[in-house]
Amino acid sequence: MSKTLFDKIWDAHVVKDLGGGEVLLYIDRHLVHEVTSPQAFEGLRLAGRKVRRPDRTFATMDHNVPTDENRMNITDPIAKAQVDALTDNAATTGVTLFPLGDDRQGVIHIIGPEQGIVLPGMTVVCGDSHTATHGAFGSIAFGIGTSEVEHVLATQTLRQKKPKNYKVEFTGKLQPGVTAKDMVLKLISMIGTAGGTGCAFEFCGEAIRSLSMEGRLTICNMAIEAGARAGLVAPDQVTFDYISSGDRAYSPKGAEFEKAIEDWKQYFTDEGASFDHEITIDVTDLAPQVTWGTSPGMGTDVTGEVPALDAVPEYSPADVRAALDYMGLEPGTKMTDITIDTVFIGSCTNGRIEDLREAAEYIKGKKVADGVRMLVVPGSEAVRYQAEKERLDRIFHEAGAEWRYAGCSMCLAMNADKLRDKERCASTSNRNFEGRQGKGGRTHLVSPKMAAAAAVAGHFVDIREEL
Ligand SMILES: CC(C)[C@H](C(=O)O)[C@@H](O)C(=O)O
Ligand code: SF4
Repeated sequence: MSKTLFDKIWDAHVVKDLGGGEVLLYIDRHLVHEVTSPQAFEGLRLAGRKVRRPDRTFATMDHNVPTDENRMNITDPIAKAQVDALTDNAATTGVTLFPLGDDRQGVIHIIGPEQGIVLPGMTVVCGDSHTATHGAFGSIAFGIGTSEVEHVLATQTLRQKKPKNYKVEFTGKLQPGVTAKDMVLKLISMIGTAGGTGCAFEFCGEAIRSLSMEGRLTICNMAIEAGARAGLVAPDQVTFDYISSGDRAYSPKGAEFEKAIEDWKQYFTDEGASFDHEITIDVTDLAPQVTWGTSPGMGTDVTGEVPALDAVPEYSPADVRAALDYMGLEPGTKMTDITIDTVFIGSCTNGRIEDLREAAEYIKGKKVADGVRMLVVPGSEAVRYQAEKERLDRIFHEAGAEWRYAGCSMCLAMNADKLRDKERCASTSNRNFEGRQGKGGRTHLVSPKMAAAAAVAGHFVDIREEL
């Protein structure tokens, strides 16, 4: 019988049918961070249980770590307690930890791929909604809650209902300056933030095949913002080349790698396999996207304008009004007339080396506009080292931007990098909810290239006209 990519991986991991549509699923990789793990480890300790597979569990601190020079000295008491708890829990359970100060520390969704921890055909979970990122390897990766984290720590399995299969095909060829970020923002504005509810996306088509691993990771990262459980891309030569390149400590090497590739080649959707839902998006004329509201689905072309209250099919006029009030915007304002005072380049969506290269390439020899603060935060320490080797830090410094150490940083207001009330930010992250980057802060989601161009101009510009 013809099967989808998702079904092949799912079926290979079912330990037991529990009835009622639920199965017990084997988990290959468990990624852990400081925010959602303390209670899970505590629960395990109280129950007198051990971590079942410490060798398949990898942890780091990313959300609430400082990213400035003084990052080793955490002063916030909650942050410190969570970071200390993870340090202790890893030490007592034998889980591999990439601690603050380690060359391999970084945002958990950046370091999983980077270290070769996540590979095609695997099931991957983490107590974090953006776990979908790892699906870019052709793996089933999804976020779980803290009680589920405890369950996986104890058993290396999870009770799950099987999501439906949703095919998202991107056809055509992107124009220069238009990126994976624009593709996924477009998808979300088309189907809404609940469009993928109960589903796993399979991203396919010519425009996906042409993307680097970094681009695929960006798209899968935001599958969750369209409501999906997971997002997958079938592995191909781009995937295999990524895995065999660089210094990926945990990936198979030599003959083992060759053998693994033969296995990974089975992970594709069979001819004739059926999907529950399908959408096709032609990217040929896709314009760079900018969000104008307080949900990732509230976005439009940079060439467009802030919509009329009744012109957004996925949202009611009242919702649009509320979003615009929060954002301090009026319908009819051209997107390119929106001025910004902050730029954030980083996060698990766009904090990889390719993202920083793209932003640096644009900003080289230019200056950040007067009154604009630009923060560039590598997604991991490995990304930081690589960027510094390529002297990208110099380019950002010379342009007037701040260069930081790795962490979630301004993606969410859980550490010192925050927007102040009414500050307006061009951000490469994935969420623009009220208060997401700081109380009263206003977030516009864009690609790294668009963020760099906005930093220089002081307002949004169509990057295509700058190239
Ligand atoms: C703090 C964490 C649980 C949260 C998530 O689940 O995604 C965070 O990473 C986010 O991006 O909002
Ligand atoms: S970078 Fe942002 S989206 Fe990613 S894990 Fe951190 S807080 Fe969540």
